[in-house]
Order: sequence, then structure tokens, then C-alpha cells
Amino acid sequence: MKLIDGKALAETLQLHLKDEVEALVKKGIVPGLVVILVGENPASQVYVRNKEKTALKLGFHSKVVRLPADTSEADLLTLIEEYNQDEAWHGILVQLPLPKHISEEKVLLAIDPNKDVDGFHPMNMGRLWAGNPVMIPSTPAGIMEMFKAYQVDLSGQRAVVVGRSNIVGKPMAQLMMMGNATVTIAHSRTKNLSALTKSADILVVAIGVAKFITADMVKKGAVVIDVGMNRDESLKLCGDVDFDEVKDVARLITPVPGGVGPMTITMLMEQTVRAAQLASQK
Ligand SMILES: Nc1nc(=O)c2c([nH]1)NC[C@@H]1CN(c3ccc(C(=O)N[C@@H](CCC(=O)O)C(=O)O)cc3)C=[N+]21
Repeated sequence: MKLIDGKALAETLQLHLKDEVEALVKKGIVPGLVVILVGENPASQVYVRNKEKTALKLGFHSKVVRLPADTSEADLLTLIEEYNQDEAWHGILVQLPLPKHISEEKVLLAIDPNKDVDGFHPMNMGRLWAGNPVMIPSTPAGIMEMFKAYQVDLSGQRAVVVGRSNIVGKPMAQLMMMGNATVTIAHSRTKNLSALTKSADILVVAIGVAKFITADMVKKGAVVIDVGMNRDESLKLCGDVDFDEVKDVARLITPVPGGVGPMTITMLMEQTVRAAQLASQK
């Protein structure tokens, strides 16, 4: 078994990004990323802080707008429109999940697709499914970077994605299909799931159940990517894959923490740099 070191890869990619930021700054453009957080979800607080730290480290113009949990949908939409109009901000990210009284669909539709560095706007989702992506959701984008760095050739491979969310499962499946893999999307209602996962040369797991994938569900020599972020019995951070047993079956495997998470943040920064580059070419 070999570890896919997401943390180290993220640091390497960030060195390159820093150079790109410097080149932009010389032209008078500072990439700007605004993150909007509604409410006090503790996990969101951690992620948002990490995003801000990374943005500042790379020399971005960065801001986190923290709004109370009872912020109205109308007020949030107005704020998004203000950032859409403000040229200083190239990327706008509204942290999910949102409080229940706010429509996620309306909020994602309100973000200017050119500033939608998450790639969650229906326009960007559609472009991805049509095979002409502009903004790509950062978690699947980060996983594709891992495949590249570790020379995982997807062509002709059987890939299984466990999880069908708009932010991970679906875009992940499409990106691997674009890499010529044969892709199956499985989910909580899939019958005979372990037979399916065991047939996978490449297994990507994003279902949000701690240590759900056990060694008997994995093919010998498979590449296993763990998108999960859970707490185990002792409140330790753990993934959707039972790492301690699956590591002896897999050829390549990502740890949690230090795997997909740091790559997600890095790709978000990369897309913000690209949004700034695109805006400067207009
Ligand atoms: N609009 C939006 N965009 C997102 O990209 C988005 C979101 N909403 N909502 C929540 C999820 C989750 N997410 C993570 C990012 C980094 C880590 C990360 O850095 N994890 C570290 C550990 C962090 C810790 O210590 O808790 C690691 O895996 O090593 C995790 C999770 C982005 N998300």
C-alpha cells in the first residue's frame, strides 16, 4: 500500500499558485475571494478558517462575511448581488449547508457563474455535464489532481463512486468519465453494494458514514479515495473508509485528515486565480 499524501501535494501545488498570484499582482490584479458563512455550524467554522488562512498565505485579497443564523434569504441574496457587481472580488463562495429557511437553489443561482469558484451554479454544473467545464467543484477537481500526480490512469478502468451529491458524487463521476473510465454511481439504496465496490479498480467514497467501507468491500490493488469527514467513537476525525484495514488491500489510499481535504481547499484557490485571470482578459 502507498499513501496518497494530499497535504504534501496541496503544498506543492500552492507553491505554483503563489507564482501565478505574483504574476497577476504585477499586472495590478489581486485575486479576491469572499466566503459567506451563515450561522454557527462548528465544522463550517473550521473549514472557513482554513480557506481564509490559505487565501492569505497565497497573497489573495480575502474576506469572510459571518452572518447570524437568522439572516433572511432576501438579505443574503442582496449581499451576493453586491459582490457580483464588485470587481475586487473574483470568487464568491457561500458555505454550505445553509440554515433551513434559506433556499440553497436560489442562493446558488444568484451567484455570478463567472465568480462561482465552487462550480455549484446550475450553469457550471451543466457545462461540466456537457463536457465543457469552466468552474469545477473543488473536491472532485482535487481528486483528479491526485490521480495525475500519482499516475493513476483512468482509461478503461472500472470506477465506482459511492454517493450521489451535486457537490461530490455527480461531478466526480463525470470527471472520471471524461478520463475514459467506466463509471457507476452507487448510493444508500444500492442493492448488493459490496459486490459492486469490490469490482472497482478505482473507488471514491463520499457518503458521510464513518468507516463504512471495510476491507472485504475492496478489490485487491484498488485505488481508494476517501472524501468522508466524520468523528469516530473517540471524537477523532475519520473518513468513510476503515483506513486501518483497507490500507492492506488497496494499492493507493488517501488518509483522513491529510488527504482530500487539503486538496479541496487548494483547488478552490486555483479556481479563484483562474477567475481573476479570466476577468482580467475581458
Ligand atoms: N460552498 C461550499 N464549498 C465547499 O467546498 C464546502 C462547503 N461549502 N461546505 C462543506 C464542505 C467540506 N469542505 C472541506 C474543506 C476542507 C477540509 C479540510 O481541510 N480537511 C482537513 C482537516 C480539517 C479539520 O481539522 O477538521 C483534512 O482533511 O486534512 C474539509 C472539508 C468544503 N466544503
